[in-house]
Amino acid sequence: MSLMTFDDIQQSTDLIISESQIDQAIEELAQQINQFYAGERFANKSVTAFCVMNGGLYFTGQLMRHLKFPITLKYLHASRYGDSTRGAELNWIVRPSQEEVFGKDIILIDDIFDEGLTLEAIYKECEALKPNSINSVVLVDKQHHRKPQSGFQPNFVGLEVVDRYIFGCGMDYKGAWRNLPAIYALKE
Ligand SMILES: O=P(O)(O)OC[C@H]1O[C@H](OP(=O)(O)OP(=O)(O)O)[C@H](O)[C@@H]1O
Ligand code: HPA
Repeated sequence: MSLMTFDDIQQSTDLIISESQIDQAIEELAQQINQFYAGERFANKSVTAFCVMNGGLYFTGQLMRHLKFPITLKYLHASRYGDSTRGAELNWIVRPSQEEVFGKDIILIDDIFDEGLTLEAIYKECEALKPNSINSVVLVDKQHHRKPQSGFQPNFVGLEVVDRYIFGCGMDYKGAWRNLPAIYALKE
């Protein structure tokens, strides 16, 4: 299918997670994260949140509205899908710097944990730069058995999703429609 119109989306795709379900999941997730960072060890410190571009942009914005501790916002960019629906080798576009990570409390924010290779690689890259602490959070975790063999998992997950190519809420279909406030999949 070529690029879809908004009408195509209403008619030819399946709604997987509605806008209200997403809003509720983000609020619940924020409560868990707020609780974690309310601990004494984070008192009087700012947490460095890395938005994983591009997919993490929408979720980072939505999540941050509900976080009740000081955040220093940064971004990094690693990509392995491009405009495709299949993942390939990870391509680093913007790496985190030592100055941004060393000794800092880091939270990585991304849209989807699919095969997990992207977030695992980003986590390792940050870990090597010796942060004080590091957590990762994703809006959705796709349910299948193609996850990293290492057992790596995100620390906080908003929602589980079916094993289909999905888009909306930061996730693209052929590079577009990251702006949709709900999550959709092509009809099978
Ligand atoms: O768990 P994985 O199978 O590794 O896939 C998840 C990653 O794939 C997407 O990024 P993408 O490579 O599409 O880059 P983009 O966000 O710049 O489009 C998404 O935003 C995650 O970062
Ligand atoms: O299902 C997906 N949709 C959009 N982007 C993605 N990146 C990994 N998996 C997906």
